[in-house]
Amino acid sequence: MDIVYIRGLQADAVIGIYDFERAHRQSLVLDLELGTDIRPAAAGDDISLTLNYKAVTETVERFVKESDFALVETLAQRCAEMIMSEFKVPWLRLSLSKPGAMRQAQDVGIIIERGQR
Ligand SMILES: Nc1nc2c(c(=O)[nH]1)N=C([C@H](O)[C@@H](O)CO)CN2
Repeated sequence: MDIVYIRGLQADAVIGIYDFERAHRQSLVLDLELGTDIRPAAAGDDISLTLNYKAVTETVERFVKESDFALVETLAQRCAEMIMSEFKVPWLRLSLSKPGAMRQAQDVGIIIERGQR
């Protein structure tokens, strides 16, 4: 399986388990690895035959910005479901970071893998 990837996708959202977190938007960063077969696109040199990372990036950015959840787990799971269904992706790995969440740590977050390779 080949992979189309998107690294360091930044978007802000209302997210958090505490009341003070829900009063403002927080920065989130996503890394995505999306399973695909790049051979048809490479053979035809044709964008319509591959996973268009511009389309995925813009769709995910919009989805995250419009989201409002308590947990990063919920946002990660909903993002994964949306990407797999809208872009017909059979397998993905998604990392969701909340860099400002813990003063003691550079970064915290979650990594999930869904579907079949
Ligand atoms: N596994 C998780 N742990 C925590 C989360 C979360 O979403 N998943 N969230 C928080 C707070 O919202 C945090 O960002 C600030 O304390 C704590 N732990």
